Amino acid sequence: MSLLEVKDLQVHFSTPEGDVTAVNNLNFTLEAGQTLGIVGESGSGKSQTAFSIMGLLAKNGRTGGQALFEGKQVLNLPEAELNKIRAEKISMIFQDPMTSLNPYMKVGTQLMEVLIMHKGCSKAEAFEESVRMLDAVKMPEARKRMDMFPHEFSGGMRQRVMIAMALLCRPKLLIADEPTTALDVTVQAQIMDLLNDLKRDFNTAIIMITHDLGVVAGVCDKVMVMYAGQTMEYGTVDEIFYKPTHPYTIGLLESIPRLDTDDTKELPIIPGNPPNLLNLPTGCPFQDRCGHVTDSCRKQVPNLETFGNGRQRACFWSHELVTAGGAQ
Ligand SMILES: Nc1ncnc2c1ncn2[C@@H]1O[C@H](COP(=O)(O)OP(=O)(O)OP(=O)(O)O)[C@@H](O)[C@H]1O
Repeated sequence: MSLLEVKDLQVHFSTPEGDVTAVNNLNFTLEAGQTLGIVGESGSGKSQTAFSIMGLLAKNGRTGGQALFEGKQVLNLPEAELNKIRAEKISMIFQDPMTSLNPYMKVGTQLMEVLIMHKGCSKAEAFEESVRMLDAVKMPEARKRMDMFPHEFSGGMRQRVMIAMALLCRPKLLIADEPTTALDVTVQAQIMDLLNDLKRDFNTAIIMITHDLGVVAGVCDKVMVMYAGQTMEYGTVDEIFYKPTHPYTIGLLESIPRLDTDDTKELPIIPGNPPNLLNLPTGCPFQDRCGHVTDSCRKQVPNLETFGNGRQRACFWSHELVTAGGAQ
């Protein structure tokens, strides 16, 4: 049994302008200790995928399909059951640590509260365990920091506190929604290294949500590329980076800065913008930005096909063209 098995996951929102399908038939599996990167531009449905699993959708949202965590459907669970799963089995961290931290409470008190509430620890045990966890996220002078307020920490250090808090109950799955986007590049790299270390030390599976394909290279085992709520391509990190088969993936890869290319040249960007979900074109949602568009793409949505060892792809463009044509 996989740790998480997502089958035909859909997220719909009712709006005054009509129904929005923010996530359309996603399928993926995640094993214990594995990392999945979900990548795509703003509005592609990455966060709503995570929110649906965490039971955090807005009131006008509804889900379809299944998200089986340790074999149990977690979509639409009652609030009490969700709270238990959220604290003890699946944790989430966000771009802005202050969404998880209370600005008026000392960091130590906030960490200890989690352990007292969910693990039944005594105050003394909770204190020592919180210090241990701050040490685990490489917080300098952890014991002293317990007595400080969130505003006394730098952005990167606050992010470490949030990661420590998320891992206190030793969840089996950590969902990280753009955890490094607001940080400068050096701190970003440190946080990514940290997540890699924690994954190894605690065997935590991670879903890493990011708009930056470059971020997933060093940490992910599998990658799902999303566009307009749909899977464009899904595969191992090596397949996605070295043998991309979808024009959107190739476009994203070409826009990543690389050390071995001429840095005086501007990086290509994918022209245009994602479509309005309320008014999707007939056919492939990526058609207006795709250099390989044909009549078929404008007439029908390409099926999401599974091939090889569970790889998925939704595109009419011939796969042979890619392997022969050189996008590496
Ligand atoms: N409550 C809501 N009502 C209607 N539409 C919504 C609602 N919440 C989200 N959406 C729509 O769902 C789509 C997917 O949003 P989502 O937050 O998953 O995007 P994302 O890929 O995570 O982008 P970002 O990186 O900007 O967060 C967006 O187009 C958004 O407008």
